[in-house]
Amino acid sequence: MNLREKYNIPNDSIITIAGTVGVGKSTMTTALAKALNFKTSFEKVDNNPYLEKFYDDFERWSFHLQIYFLAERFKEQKKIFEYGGGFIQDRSIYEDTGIFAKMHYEKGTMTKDDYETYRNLFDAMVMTPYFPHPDLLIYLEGSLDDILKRIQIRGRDMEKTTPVSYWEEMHQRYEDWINSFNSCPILRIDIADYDLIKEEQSIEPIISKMSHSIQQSRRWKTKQSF
Ligand SMILES: Nc1ncnc2c1ncn2[C@@H]1O[C@H](COP(=O)(O)OP(=O)(O)O)[C@@H](O)[C@H]1O
Ligand SMILES: Nc1ncnc2c1ncn2[C@H]1C[C@H](O)[C@@H](COP(=O)(O)O)O1
Repeated sequence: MNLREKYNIPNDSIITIAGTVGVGKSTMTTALAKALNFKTSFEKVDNNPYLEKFYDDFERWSFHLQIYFLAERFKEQKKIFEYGGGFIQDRSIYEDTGIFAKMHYEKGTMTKDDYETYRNLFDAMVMTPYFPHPDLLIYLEGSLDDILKRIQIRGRDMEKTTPVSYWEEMHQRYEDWINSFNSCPILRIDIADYDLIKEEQSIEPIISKMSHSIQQSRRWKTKQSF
């Protein structure tokens, strides 16, 4: 019996992994997809035409980058919808607007007009049938120090040379954001409690917790539909 069957995870589930840059979302996405035999949806970092330019000059490129990510996520969302679920998604669409676009607008590196245009487009896209809420959002959290170390180890130059104050601001915003997030069920996981790199089996207790949250959320959805 595989882990998906053992823990009764519905094979049409949509599970999204959220958390700040470098916390371990891609690593978790890969490990969960392998363990559950699910498909993956990754965000577009390699061959992203705006990302490096953005880190060089936030003001000039923040709007372009948000539009690019939104278009990419919309294509991914459509794919997930057309397959009928069974996906682990690296980063939720909620973070684009709730963290990144908002932060750049509030810090003055995105204009009010650009922010409003982006928000209007985002709202229009989210209202389409391609955006079912995920069954579960797994939120990865950890200390700023551990996350900064991971950013350094991963070694993307554009991130390594970005001032620590940027990551600090983002870390705080993530904490505030998750504390008021209510668009779908959440499972919070502390990165100090597992190590998927050294111990592949540490995925199993995470799947067990996921199972509990997904069963609860499905029961709640069924009740609402009566
Ligand atoms: N459980 C872990 N223990 C130690 N290092 C980790 C763990 N998970 C991820 N990493 C490392 O941290 C860095 C960032 O991980 P990644 O999955 O790319 O983060 P994200 O997708 O959230 O930006 C990578 O170098 C990765 O190998
Ligand atoms: N919506 C976004 N705005 C700005 N930057 C973003 C957005 N989504 C992702 N990013 C950046 C942050 C990182 O440098 C890379 C990839 O993110 P990661 O958390 O490492 O998967 O893209």
